[in-house]
Amino acid sequence: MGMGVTAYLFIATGLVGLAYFAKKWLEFRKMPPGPWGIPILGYLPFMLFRNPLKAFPEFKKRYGKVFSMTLGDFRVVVINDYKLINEAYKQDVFLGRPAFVAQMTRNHGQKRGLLFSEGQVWQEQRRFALRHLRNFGFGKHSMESSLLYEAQELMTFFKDNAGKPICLRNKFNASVLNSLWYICTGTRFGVDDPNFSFMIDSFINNMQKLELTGLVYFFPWVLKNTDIFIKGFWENFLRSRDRIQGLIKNCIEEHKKTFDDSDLRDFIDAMISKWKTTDDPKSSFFKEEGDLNMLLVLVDLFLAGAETTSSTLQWAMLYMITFPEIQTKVQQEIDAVIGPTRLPSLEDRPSMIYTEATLNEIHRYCSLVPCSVFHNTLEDAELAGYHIPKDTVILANLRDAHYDKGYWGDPENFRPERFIDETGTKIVRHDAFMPFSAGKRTCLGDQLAKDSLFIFFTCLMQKFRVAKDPNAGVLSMEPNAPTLIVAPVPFDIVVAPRGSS
Ligand code: HEM
Repeated sequence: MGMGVTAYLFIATGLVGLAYFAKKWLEFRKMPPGPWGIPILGYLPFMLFRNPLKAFPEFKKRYGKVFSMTLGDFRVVVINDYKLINEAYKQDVFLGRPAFVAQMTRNHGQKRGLLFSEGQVWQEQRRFALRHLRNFGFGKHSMESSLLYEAQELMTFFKDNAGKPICLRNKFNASVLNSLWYICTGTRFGVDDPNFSFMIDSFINNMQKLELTGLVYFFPWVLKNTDIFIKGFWENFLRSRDRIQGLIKNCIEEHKKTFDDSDLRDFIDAMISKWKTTDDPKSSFFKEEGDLNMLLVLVDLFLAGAETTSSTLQWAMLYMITFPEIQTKVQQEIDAVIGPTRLPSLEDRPSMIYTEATLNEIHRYCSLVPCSVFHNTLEDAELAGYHIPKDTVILANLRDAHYDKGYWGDPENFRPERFIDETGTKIVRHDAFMPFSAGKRTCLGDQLAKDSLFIFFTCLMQKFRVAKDPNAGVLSMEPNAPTLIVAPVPFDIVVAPRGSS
């Protein structure tokens, strides 16, 4: 009798185990195909020696529009089709963010703020940021004067350096970071402020070290043991995090001291007001939780806003010096609509179809965030008939969408006309055009980015003709490195004042 029960239990356990493995096997078989790797590291060692921006198109040919691979500790699915990216990112289940060690350490171990938060925290903070940033000019015309101020500073620099080779990298960064800093804190940095240079440097350096399929994300063991490879890398990372967050914390504390609910001066005041009036302990604005979110929301805005806009401006200059006939057409439109002396205004935008189309083509051609910011599945999901388990990292290959030959016909050509309708008076909307990603988690700053780019680009093109440094070699049109945000290989330009300037 006793033996019977044991045997029965044994068989039942065996059957449950078998059913579990059968289910897992079926799920695995239904997962998107992809290259196999080795135990523990998966396909990661093979990706270390390959440029993912070149490898992904090959995998697409071999495995189809959706493929998967294991990279270190993570299961990764790459979506290479604009329709499927749209379909996935419409669904809540695809809206998570992976728990990468670098991001979690930066976030003090919690998925908080805007960029790396999830669920209720993300919804509340995103909704609040969108609504209140608008009150301080974000994406609105009242922001214009601040953008124009920064653009004028830049113009003065160009005028003073006309005829000499200029490296643009830090120049654009400073202007863009300062306009963001102004919306959030109500003040600007002086150009010589060492804290300002430190912030610019850290934001560039942080972004440009984030290799798309690099060890930093997928095999974080190396992060904390970097002394083997790069002495002090991890300590530097922590020090830089603490200094940037310290600067922003000081700014919040100063605001708290002088806070007056009847006079909200900037975005920080709006956040403090919400924090002070929140008495629901479950809210992401409540007490310590609210304090941490306040800090991380600001860090995220600077991180997401500064490097993106300034790198796009660098690409814009690279394309203008490489395709001078397009630069001429933009300048002809500026001369016709704005003239040589009046400052450009956002009101001019609807009348400047060619310039607008050129800016769109710049976004498409550079595909600045080639695989978007990584998402993560919050539950098991289905896409294109495949099973995608919970906690899978999702890469949306936006660059693939922008270079889809079937959609664009001649994606390799820089041709702003593809964004202009046959009457020459309207901008054409393209489903495969997604520089700010797609779905519910698209870029929160797209409007500010478009406004900033329009103002900086038209101010520059109105006053200066830009050309290649005659002493430089052939300029590369390829990204400097396959990182989360792709910047051009550093290059110099030479500017010459136009007409009456
Ligand atoms: C050319 C400029 C820019 C480009 C190409 C760009 C692109 C993107 C992309 C592709 C994403 C990822 C969306 C996703 O997860 O699917 C993103 C997220 C984000 N961007 Fe931008 N961005 C730009 C400028 C800005 C600016 C100026 C700001 C504001 C300061 C900003 C704030 C954000 C934030 C906060 C997120 C995270 C949104 C979330 O997770 O809900 N971006 N951006």
